[in-house]
Amino acid sequence: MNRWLLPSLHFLSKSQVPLASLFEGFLNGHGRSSTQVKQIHWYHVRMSSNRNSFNGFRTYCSGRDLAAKKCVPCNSKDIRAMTEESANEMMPKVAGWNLVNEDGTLKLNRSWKVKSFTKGLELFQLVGNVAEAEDHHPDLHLVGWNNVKIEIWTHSVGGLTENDFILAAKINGLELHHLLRKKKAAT
Ligand SMILES: C[C@H](O)[C@H](O)[C@H]1CNC2=NC(N)=NC(=O)C2=N1
Repeated sequence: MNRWLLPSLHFLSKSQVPLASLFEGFLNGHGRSSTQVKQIHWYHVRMSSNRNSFNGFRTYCSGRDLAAKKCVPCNSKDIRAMTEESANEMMPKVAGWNLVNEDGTLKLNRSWKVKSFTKGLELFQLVGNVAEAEDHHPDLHLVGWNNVKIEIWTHSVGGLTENDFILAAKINGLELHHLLRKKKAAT
């Protein structure tokens, strides 16, 4: 997200508008009118996950921005588990993932039904490549031959850190459709 564009947007109305889609539409040229963008409240823009703000104007960090980030070493001395409130604030950036509290340990998880056992292993390989590149690893489950579940948390702190959300966002960016069973049409 090019935050230098933001000061050129002068505005405010009293209405609250969904932000990320408008900004993304405007900034990546998908034809949103400048009027729509002018309805954006400066103070409704959420803190980006790198906690930068510009002129009091904060940039919204989408899942795509998160996926572009790099995990930090989990044995770094200043890495801390985040609160459940902070984790909930991050959830909109990792569509499809669930936030769970397992005996006091916060985790992210997501499940898929794959076409076959071998397609499940292929999915694990794609995810594993990302995990190795980030040196941040999920727990992989393949049960009943075609039910995949991935759990992510930072073991070194016994909870969730930004690393977990970065990994989840990167997994969301993988092309997995060819491995997944088609969802049954709602009857
Ligand atoms: C040094 C390196 O950061 C650690 O070994 C990494 C490896 N992958 C990891 N993955 C996860 N999920 N949690 C960790 O604490 C962790 N530690």
